[in-house]
Amino acid sequence: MTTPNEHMPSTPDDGLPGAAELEAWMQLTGDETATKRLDQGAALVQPDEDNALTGEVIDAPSVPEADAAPRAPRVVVHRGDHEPLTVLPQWAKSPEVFLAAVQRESKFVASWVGHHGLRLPFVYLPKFLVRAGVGLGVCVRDLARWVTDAENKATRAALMASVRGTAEWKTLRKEHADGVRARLGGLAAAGFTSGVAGVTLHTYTGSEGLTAAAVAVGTAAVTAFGVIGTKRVEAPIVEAHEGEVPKLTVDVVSDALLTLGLGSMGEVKAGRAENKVLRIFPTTGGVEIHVDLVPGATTAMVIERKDRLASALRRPLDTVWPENNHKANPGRLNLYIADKALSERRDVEWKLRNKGETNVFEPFPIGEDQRGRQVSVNLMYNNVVVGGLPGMGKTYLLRVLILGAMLDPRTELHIHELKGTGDLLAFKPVAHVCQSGDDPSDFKALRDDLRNVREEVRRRSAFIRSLPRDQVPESKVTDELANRYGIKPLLFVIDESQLAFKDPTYGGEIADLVEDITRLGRALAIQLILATQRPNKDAIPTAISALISIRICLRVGDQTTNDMVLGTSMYRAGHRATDLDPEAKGVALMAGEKADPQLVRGASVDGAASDKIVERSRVIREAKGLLTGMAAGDIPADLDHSTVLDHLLAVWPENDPEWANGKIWSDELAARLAEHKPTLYTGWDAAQVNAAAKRHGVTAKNVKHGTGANNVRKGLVRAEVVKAVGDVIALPDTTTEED
Ligand SMILES: Nc1ncnc2c1ncn2[C@@H]1O[C@H](COP(=O)(O)OP(=O)(O)OP(=O)(O)O)[C@@H](O)[C@H]1O
Repeated sequence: MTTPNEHMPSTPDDGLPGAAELEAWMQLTGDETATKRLDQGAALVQPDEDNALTGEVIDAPSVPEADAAPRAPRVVVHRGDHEPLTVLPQWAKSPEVFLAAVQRESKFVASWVGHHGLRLPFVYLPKFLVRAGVGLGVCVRDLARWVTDAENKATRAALMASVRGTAEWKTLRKEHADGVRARLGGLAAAGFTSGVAGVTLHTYTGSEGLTAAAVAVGTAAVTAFGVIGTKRVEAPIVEAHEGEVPKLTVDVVSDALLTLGLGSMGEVKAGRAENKVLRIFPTTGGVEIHVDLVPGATTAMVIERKDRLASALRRPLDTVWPENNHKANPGRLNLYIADKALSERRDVEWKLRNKGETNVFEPFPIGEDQRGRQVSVNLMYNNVVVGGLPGMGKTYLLRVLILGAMLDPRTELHIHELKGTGDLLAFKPVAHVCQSGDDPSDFKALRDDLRNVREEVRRRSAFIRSLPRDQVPESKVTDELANRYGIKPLLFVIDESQLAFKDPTYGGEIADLVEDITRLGRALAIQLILATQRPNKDAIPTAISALISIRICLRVGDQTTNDMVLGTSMYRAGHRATDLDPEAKGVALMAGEKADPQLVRGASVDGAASDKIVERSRVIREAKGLLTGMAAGDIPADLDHSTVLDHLLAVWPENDPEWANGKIWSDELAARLAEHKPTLYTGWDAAQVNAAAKRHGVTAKNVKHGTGANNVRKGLVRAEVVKAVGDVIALPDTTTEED
């Protein structure tokens, strides 16, 4: 026969605490509720009479979760095989973190001392003295009430009324008068004693001693009256500073997490479950907090309620960053509180701005996250969508993505910017195709280019199929295969893709081609980036959207758009590009690179900087013979009919007043061309102009201009250029389609 309560005190192997252990635990922690819980537990496992009689072994009824007694902590097992304990704190290992923490604290202390030091004599002290006056008044009033026994006035009056005209009335009256006299006597005695003490002090220490004592007593009295007065006035003397935030202590963090209503509130209120703050420590640009959330709560729940957490911590939304710790458990919260909001920080410098190449088969940096950690992206085998409201930094982000891919000299760039502002024309010197515009001819050019790339997809997949299986085990173009067989990684960019897909003439075919390329090109080193201001169904058709793996969302206006770019239910899960600060340009959420969406502050590369990087890449590509398409001067007839001759005529009026006879030195022409089309001609000299003209049958001549020693130089004759242009136009159109 088994009676569970008999075994309660000593069940060493059941994994639950015995009564003795619980008792000891209770004493250790002072947790009185443990006894109650022990009793409740015992009551719950009282033997059932009937069962006891039949001698059946019965399971103890399960204790309701809310009433379960806490387990006494026995042995804490460390998952040493997974994550070793840190020996030194981060600030001790990183001078950067240490200095930042010291700087942060000293800056705060200095500003605090300055702020309050200035206000102490001019604001706080006068306020305190006024309150001391209030305190004095309160004390005098209370003293008078004490002396006259005002507290009991009503009772006394009632009593005396009831005995009016009797001897008792006289006795009561006398008692009251005696009491008042005695209290007045006490006061007089206290005054007298003070006087005697003053005289004594004066006798022994002279007037200086008396003055010092009077000052000390006066100060103490003013302080005491001030404190009393302050208690009567609700407004604090030191007004809270608007920028002040509560210091991140264990209590502040626990209280803030409590407001999120995680886990069972019953358990939390009863003190049986808590958000356990494990560590609070300074880190780069802020403070890091590790928390084990209440049992059953997950970090995802905190991310979802990020706005409430920021409110509870009294901090701007974009300084509060809850994250998962995948190495620990879903309830381990890594909370980063940044010192500065994203919009207040310096621009992010691009690591590859001044030097370096990339390998497009590996990740390359595009910016930083909220903690200043580098954020990289791996374009290979991925397609990308970039979406966001106008003016939030889409072009900048797109530019960095293209620049990163471009710095692998093998990458063939096909860039179609359909807004027509020429934002991406800077890539022309290195791009196979680079065009800007929203005319029907631009959409046709896009369609034609997509057709070519679709053809390339077919060619590559046939080639891959023809290779022995052991060379392409994953049926993919790898870095090694690309090098061995000269297969170029290809990046196809469509900026303002919504315009292409909704074009009545070409939109349908463009969508089909993009879908094919997105689906099949990925493994064949053909990547696609779509960028749009309004990422709805028109901007990116659903069939294409489903094939996109990297999703970058700058600030957007609503939940639907947020989920269109980042993926279904991202908004509900707390990944909200709607909450990004409109002042923080180039800040986006990026899904697809890591398990959770991450924040990225795109590197700031403006037009001028990007021109220099493009130039760097062009030099490398030229040296390696990797310039193709437009960059090599092979401008497809269907994309751009103009040649260097057209450009020459554009900068060379028929009757140039400074240059008679229709002849100009080539170095003058080089300067004019660079001004007219900087992306194509910046840095050109006379020899390059002559060589380019020669390809079209125009040979440089000796041209005399002005007087002096060096007045004869190589130059061109306008009439020859005009004739050659006529010849070029007469060439047959290579376009096969009539659209
Ligand atoms: N990563 C960044 N760092 C610093 N400033 C940036 C960044 N990205 C954008 N900006 C600033 O924001 C401005 C607008 O950026 P951008 O031109 O990329 O916006 P956009 O989204 O492309 O706008 P639109 O769609 O109207 O062309 C830039 O001129 C620049 O001043």
